[in-house]
Amino acid sequence: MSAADALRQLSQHLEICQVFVFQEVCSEELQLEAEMEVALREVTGGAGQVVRCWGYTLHHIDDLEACGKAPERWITPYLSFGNFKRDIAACKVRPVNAEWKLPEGHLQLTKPPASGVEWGSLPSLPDLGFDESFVSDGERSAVPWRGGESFALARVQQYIWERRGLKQYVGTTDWSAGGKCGAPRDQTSKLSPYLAFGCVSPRLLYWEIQRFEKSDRCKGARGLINSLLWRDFYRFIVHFAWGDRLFHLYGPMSCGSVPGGHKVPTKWCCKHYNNLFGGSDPRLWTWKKDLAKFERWAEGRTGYPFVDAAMLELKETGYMLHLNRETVGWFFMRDLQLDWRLAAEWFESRLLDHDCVLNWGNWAYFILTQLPSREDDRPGGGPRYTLPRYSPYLMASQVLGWGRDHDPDARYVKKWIPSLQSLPPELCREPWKADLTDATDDAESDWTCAACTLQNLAQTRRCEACLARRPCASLYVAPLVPPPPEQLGLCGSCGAMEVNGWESEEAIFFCEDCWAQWLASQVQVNMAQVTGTASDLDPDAGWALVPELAPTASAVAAAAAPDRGPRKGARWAVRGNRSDKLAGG
Ligand SMILES: Cc1cc2nc3c(=O)[nH]c(=O)nc-3n(C[C@H](O)[C@H](O)[C@H](O)COP(=O)(O)OP(=O)(O)OC[C@H]3O[C@@H](n4cnc5c(N)ncnc54)[C@H](O)[C@@H]3O)c2cc1C
Repeated sequence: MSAADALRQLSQHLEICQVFVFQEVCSEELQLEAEMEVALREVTGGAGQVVRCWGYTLHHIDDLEACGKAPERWITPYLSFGNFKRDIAACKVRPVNAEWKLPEGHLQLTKPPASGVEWGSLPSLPDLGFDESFVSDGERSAVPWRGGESFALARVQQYIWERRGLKQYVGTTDWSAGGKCGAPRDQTSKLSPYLAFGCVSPRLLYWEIQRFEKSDRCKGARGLINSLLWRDFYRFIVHFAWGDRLFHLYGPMSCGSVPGGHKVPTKWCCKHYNNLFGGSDPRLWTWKKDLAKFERWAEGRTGYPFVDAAMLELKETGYMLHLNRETVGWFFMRDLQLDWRLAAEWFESRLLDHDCVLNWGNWAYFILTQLPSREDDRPGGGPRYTLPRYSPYLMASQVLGWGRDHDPDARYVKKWIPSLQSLPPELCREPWKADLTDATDDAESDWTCAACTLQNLAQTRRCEACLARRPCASLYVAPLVPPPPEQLGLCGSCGAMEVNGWESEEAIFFCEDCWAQWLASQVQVNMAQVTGTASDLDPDAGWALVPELAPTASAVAAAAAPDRGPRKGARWAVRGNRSDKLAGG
């Protein structure tokens, strides 16, 4: 039943004069509000009033001018979180309950009539299509979630005061720092569903944190307030600047200032992406809608256990840690190269803490903006994270790295994928390395190399005598995208041993120097695939316009003069035509 219809029914029992709502900012919610307003006018003969109150945020919208400028002037589509945080520091957080002093002339709320009203009943979980175990499974779920204000306040009390959880809090901005957080450790507040549903106010949380800080100053307290500021950032920027552009394929920042957005983002906007985030132009990316790949991602069957564990947790419990949301998001966009909005929709349908602006905002600001860049396309010259130069293996290597950092003993992975229980952590993260001979599924039993008949440990991937790889019989789901190549190996060109490098498409391993030379030798071949210049880029053709193994300008330069090495720290500038650049011209 829609809110408007519910209001119509209620009006048969109650005399309705005013309806109070939290002011919404996204179009679907605004539409619901408008429908309810029409219904209210209908049942009250035009006298009824919808009173929109500002809620959900730490700072009140009316206080934003305290920083000296009208919010419309400083909350623009290109505002970064850092600048938002700096400017909003001038605005005070109101005390809790401030709005409860109703202004003069407002109607006082009366109690609902005790009898004669059919209040209906709340649907049960099975009515809504969920299993009862969806939230009651305390053992698998991050928290045994229980809805309502009392449980929300109890959680605040328990987290801040009883567990003193702020002492080890690690927030959004710090997640990707190596080794700071353990996926199975309970280092965050787990208050998001309560905040999303308004069971607890961010202001109450803020003042509780302040109270805690008086007795025990700690970095975690600042960290949690910082996380609450992210909520403000998204709600205010959607309200004042992004609007429906939040749902645009190229993101809210790349559609120019036209309401609804340009179909093709302006050159300036794309450049802005580069400047602000160091990512590449979203027009150049392939935004596929491959549903088979999407399903494997959503069902937790990508073959990358760290990704799969997180997706299974989301599916079964409706919750996922922030780091994991980032990991699976980047994997989705960069490795699977799918339209990020499919994933955001999936999150929307599963997350217990779903909040339209936070979910779509994080996808647009955190995930979309991290498109990998070609080495020379970003400030400072190097990739944002330590990707091998223009690697075709985009996130996969980082997914493995994060698994190592945040789940070193693979406890989290094993919890969600029990079939990997018996493997040591490294193989648990990369089960394709544990291919078993003779198609046996038994990870415990030893195997024998056919060439030298030596008995080897079941978990080793190469024969311990001759280093021959074991034949493949997958222990786990085959990886959906190729696993990153090994980092250490024997260079197939110069013969150097145990060196860093990458594997070519023909599976030849090259050390760094030879890789650059090999890439240079590929230029002529690959350039044949480029069909167009920067001026006639077709966004639909997307990433395919950039040849897959295109070397960066510096790789070509390094190949020409190997002793010069790559230009680290060079100032970024876009000069000339992109296809010239690809050719190293
Ligand atoms: C792709 C993606 C989608 C997301 N979708 C949602 C969503 O629908 N609803 C939601 O509440 N959070 C969302 N987040 C933000 C964040 O992951 C969750 O808020 C957090 O994991 C909730 O756990 P917690 O309560 O223990 O967080 P804590 O770390 O304890 O943070 C406290 C509160 O601060 C807020 N917060 C923390 N990080 C962020 C952030 N990056 N952006 C906005 N608010 C933040 C949340 O309300 C959170 O409850 C998303 C993040 C990503 C990367």
